[in-house]
Amino acid sequence: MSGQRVDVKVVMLGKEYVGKTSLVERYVHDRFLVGPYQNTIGAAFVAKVMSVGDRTVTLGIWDTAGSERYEAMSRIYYRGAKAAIVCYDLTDSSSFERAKFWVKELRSLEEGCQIYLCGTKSDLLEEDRRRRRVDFHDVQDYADNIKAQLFETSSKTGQSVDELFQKVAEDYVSVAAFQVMTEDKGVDLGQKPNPYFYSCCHH
Ligand SMILES: Nc1nc2c(ncn2[C@@H]2O[C@H](COP(=O)(O)OP(=O)(O)OP(=O)(O)O)[C@@H](O)[C@H]2O)c(=O)[nH]1
Repeated sequence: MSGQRVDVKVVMLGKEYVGKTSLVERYVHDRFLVGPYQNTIGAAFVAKVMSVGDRTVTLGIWDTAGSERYEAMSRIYYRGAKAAIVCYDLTDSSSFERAKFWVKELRSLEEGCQIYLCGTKSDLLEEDRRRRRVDFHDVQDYADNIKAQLFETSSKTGQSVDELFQKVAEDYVSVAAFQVMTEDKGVDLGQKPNPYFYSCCHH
């Protein structure tokens, strides 16, 4: 990894035990680790090279520790992030409250960071619908309000995990293309399709 250029800094945020590390494991190594839960200490970094059309994009993913003990540290890791995957566990309503806490912080302190809401462990709902504690439509309304995108994933089955990270990379590529366009042709930023495009120009 040394010397590798990272195009997009991505930070994983969310309450402990929601499954941030498992999402990264599924995406980067296509595996789901079973065995005793091991909480992340501090943060972990991994890079993944991927394709968007004919472009190669390197995602640099920071997997933060969800425990409130490490809250101050997580703040260090989201600085300058272009994308934040804010996770909550679909079977735990308190984890969604914690997700909202991170969204609030990002919106006030990291304007240029695009937010992706991720409801995790969807396989548990396949087994028993009654386990759902966070309503899809409520979160969709919330996501629309904060101009975030919403995914429901399972790291166990792999459901929607690739799609989530692919979308992060695709959005980066379209923002970069928009930046080139505005720099080359002097496009009026007042016509920007999305405020994220504007704020990203400052990174
Ligand atoms: N059934 C199911 N279990 C999951 C899924 N994702 C994670 N888990 C389980 O949930 C527990 C916590 O997962 P982690 O990925 O370690 O959670 P984390 O958010 O990284 O936790 P911290 O490091 O403490 O912040 C583990 O026991 C995982 O096996 C999933 O998609 N489905």
